[in-house]
Amino acid sequence: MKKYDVIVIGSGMGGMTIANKCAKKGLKTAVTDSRPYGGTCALRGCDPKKILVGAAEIIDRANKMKGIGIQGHISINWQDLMAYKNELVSKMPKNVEKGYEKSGVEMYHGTASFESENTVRIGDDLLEADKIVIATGARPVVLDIPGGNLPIDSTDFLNLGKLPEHITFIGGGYIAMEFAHLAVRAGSKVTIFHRGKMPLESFESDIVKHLVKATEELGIELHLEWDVVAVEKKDSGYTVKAESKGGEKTIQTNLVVNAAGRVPELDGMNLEKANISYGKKGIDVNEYLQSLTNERVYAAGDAADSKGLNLTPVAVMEGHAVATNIIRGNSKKPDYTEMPSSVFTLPTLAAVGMTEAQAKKAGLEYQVKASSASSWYNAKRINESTYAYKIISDKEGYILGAHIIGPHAEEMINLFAMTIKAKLKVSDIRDMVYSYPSMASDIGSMV
Ligand SMILES: Cc1cc2nc3c(=O)[nH]c(=O)nc-3n(C[C@H](O)[C@H](O)[C@H](O)COP(=O)(O)OP(=O)(O)OC[C@H]3O[C@@H](n4cnc5c(N)ncnc54)[C@H](O)[C@@H]3O)c2cc1C
Ligand SMILES: NC(=O)c1ccc[n+]([C@@H]2O[C@H](COP(=O)([O-])OP(=O)(O)OC[C@H]3O[C@@H](n4cnc5c(N)ncnc54)[C@H](O)[C@@H]3O)[C@@H](O)[C@H]2O)c1
Repeated sequence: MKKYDVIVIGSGMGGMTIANKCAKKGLKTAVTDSRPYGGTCALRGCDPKKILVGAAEIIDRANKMKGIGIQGHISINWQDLMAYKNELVSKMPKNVEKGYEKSGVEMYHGTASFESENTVRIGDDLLEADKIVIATGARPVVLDIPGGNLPIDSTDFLNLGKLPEHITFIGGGYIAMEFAHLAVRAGSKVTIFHRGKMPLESFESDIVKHLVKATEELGIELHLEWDVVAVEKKDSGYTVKAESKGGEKTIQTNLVVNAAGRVPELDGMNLEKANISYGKKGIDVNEYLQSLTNERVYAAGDAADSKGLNLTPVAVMEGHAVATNIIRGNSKKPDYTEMPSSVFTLPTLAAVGMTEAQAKKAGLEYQVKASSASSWYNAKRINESTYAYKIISDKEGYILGAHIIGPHAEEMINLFAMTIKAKLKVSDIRDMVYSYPSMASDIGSMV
């Protein structure tokens, strides 16, 4: 039996932060991962996706300027783009290992499961620790429908050697919307079936409306309030059957993608043996991210049922909090006040803070400033027809929520997040001098 101060299960952004921080403080720390080190974001999520989206941006910009200064045809060479993406992504696991080596973290490769409240098995190794961290992230939900095993998942999509002619996405959340916008720019035809009234239901619906319009204008078939109920293999492709209140629909497609949500990856961990309670949203934790039922155990990132969104910067923030609580005792509560989130469609949709519905539900007195900004110079100069905002502030002038769709919304939203964090008022950011011409220079007019 090997003894450690800390064992971290999962080497994504959450786990990595904890393992390195604890080891640097002199704690004897071990880390394990069942897959190569790096986690979802770096190997099969945000980072590889954004490389592909980067290419789609060029197509989008060129298409919008066609006939007004840009001529000729450009297209994505999927194989070359994938090769470039693979080259960048493949460096990650080694870089993570180097980081662990430097910090003095002992590395294991394998699936961890609990043997008791303070012991963990990784293959033939049995490890004991004072503190054990579950940072195992999330995996795609299992589709409980006939043929539910036939669709590929987001990881497979990001490794496709060839983009098929027609792709169907099940679900209308982040993954379906982002990948659909990318696939269309790369030359595929796309259908989305989403069971909700609107895609991206956690976002401000007034802003999502603009994305729905832009999505449909791209030729993406967006079927809302349609539930996929079966998938069948047919010749070289698939048949997808969907149902709505009005009836049923069957389509033929070359590829089906499961974009129906992600759930905490806790399978086979024997959490019961370690007296660790959990639910559908992950490990039950207190405000210090400590297990409610086993005080030796902490959880962070997508695997923890915390107040945090399942996003990379939140996993990192929770990782820092867990590391501090292990090193100094429970003293650090993650601050979830501002969690900016961007959907990397083209145009990008981004949000921070409350939607109007949330402000209303919380009984707050608030005011709203919302408009399309497609006639503003920043949209006109690049011939972008989708640009809109909705800013919600309280009666004292503090921003409760900001919602933007348009060019570089993913950058703009960070300024609003900073405004909330720094407790600046609307009047402060309205009166600021911004560099010009820049997207941020529109902020004064938005608030
Ligand atoms: C396609 C896609 C795109 C995304 N894009 C964005 C984005 O643009 N921006 C953003 O903020 N977020 C994005 N996300 C979400 C983001 O990737 C996650 O929120 C983040 O990676 C969570 O980090 P984590 O450390 O909690 O878990 P992960 O990074 O998932 O790491 C968990 C690790 O634990 C390992 N593991 C699991 N079980 C075991 C076990 N029993 N034993 C050992 N190891 C185990 C896994 O192999 C994995 O490497 C995206 C997600 C996906 C799927
Ligand atoms: N840009 C980003 O930050 C980013 C990008 C990708 C993923 N992510 C993370 O990954 C998570 C998972 O993303 P996702 O897009 O898979 O899930 P999601 O939860 O965002 O959306 C999935 C949607 O699919 C619908 N659905 C489920 N089953 C269906 C069916 N049979 N037919 C029709 N619709 C169905 C659900 O109602 C749900 O609204 C996100 O919640 C987020 O945490 C983040």
